[in-house]
Amino acid sequence: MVETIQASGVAKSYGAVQAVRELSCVFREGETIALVGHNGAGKTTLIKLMLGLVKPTAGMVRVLGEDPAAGQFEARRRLGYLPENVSFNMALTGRETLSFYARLKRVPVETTGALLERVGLAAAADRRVGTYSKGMRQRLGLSQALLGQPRVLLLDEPTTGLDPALRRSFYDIVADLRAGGATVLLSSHALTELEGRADRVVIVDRGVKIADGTLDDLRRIARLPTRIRLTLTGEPVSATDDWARAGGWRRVNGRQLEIDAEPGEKVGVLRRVAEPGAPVADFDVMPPTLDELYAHFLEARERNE
Ligand SMILES: Nc1ncnc2c1ncn2[C@@H]1O[C@H](COP(=O)(O)OP(=O)(O)OP(=O)(O)O)[C@@H](O)[C@H]1O
Repeated sequence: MVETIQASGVAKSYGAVQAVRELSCVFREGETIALVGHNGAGKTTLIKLMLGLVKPTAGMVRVLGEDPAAGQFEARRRLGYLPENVSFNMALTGRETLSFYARLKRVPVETTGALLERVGLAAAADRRVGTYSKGMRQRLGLSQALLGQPRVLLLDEPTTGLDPALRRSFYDIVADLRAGGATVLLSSHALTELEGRADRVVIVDRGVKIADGTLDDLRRIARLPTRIRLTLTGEPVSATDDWARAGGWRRVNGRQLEIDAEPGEKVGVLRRVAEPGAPVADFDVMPPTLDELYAHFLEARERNE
């Protein structure tokens, strides 16, 4: 797969604050990457380095083969950016706003109608942005980022302010972009919704990349236990007590038991669950969530400091 973004030992300091430290990564066509980290971890700074809005203090960044901080950054036209806080001229309509950005980006203004349709703003296109809800403004921001069929999309907290239905339609758009070969970098705090939607997760903490991989990679590295939850057959609690105790299960309620199985124990636990005579009506296997992995990697870094 073609590499679209390369960062090598990139650093950015604001005075004494080291916002990004010696960070290296390579992103490719068709990849959707979640960039996660606490407030102030350096996510926005990293995005700004990729946009050429700030210059690295050390190291290098290449986007679509070019240096974004160089004066002539032609690749900018193939780059879409949704800032964390979108602000528009409230007196313009949605259509006028998008046409303005289209001219700035030298994209045919005729393409804006289809984009407004795509983000669900066609009916409100001729209303002033001042009358838009937060979610509508966010969608207008997204349509602006989608101008000119970008090869790389940098989206800073894109789903903030969107209700669950709009979030879903946002991720449908992201899936289309990925299918079309775009690289999509999403910075977000909404870890739960990123599961199954991002191909890869990059965790940053105080400017340092502390984890980078698919969710499965991170699970393998973290070796966190998998939670297995059983629903018991309708027998009296006392009848299942011995079985539960022998297997190390804890009781969640009268009908359910739970265990945190280490990676090496999982298969053995499930074998016992499936044994003839086991008082089990149903079971759920819950691998560590991105939330749990995130906490794990941050704690591991704290411990090693
Ligand atoms: N223009 C600036 N001048 C001085 N310090 C800055 C500037 N921009 C960012 N910083 C500092 O750099 C660090 C990283 O900030 P950044 O905005 O990149 O974090 P973030 O991960 O995007 O945070 P959030 O999740 O809150 O948006 C913070 O300590 C921040 O205060």
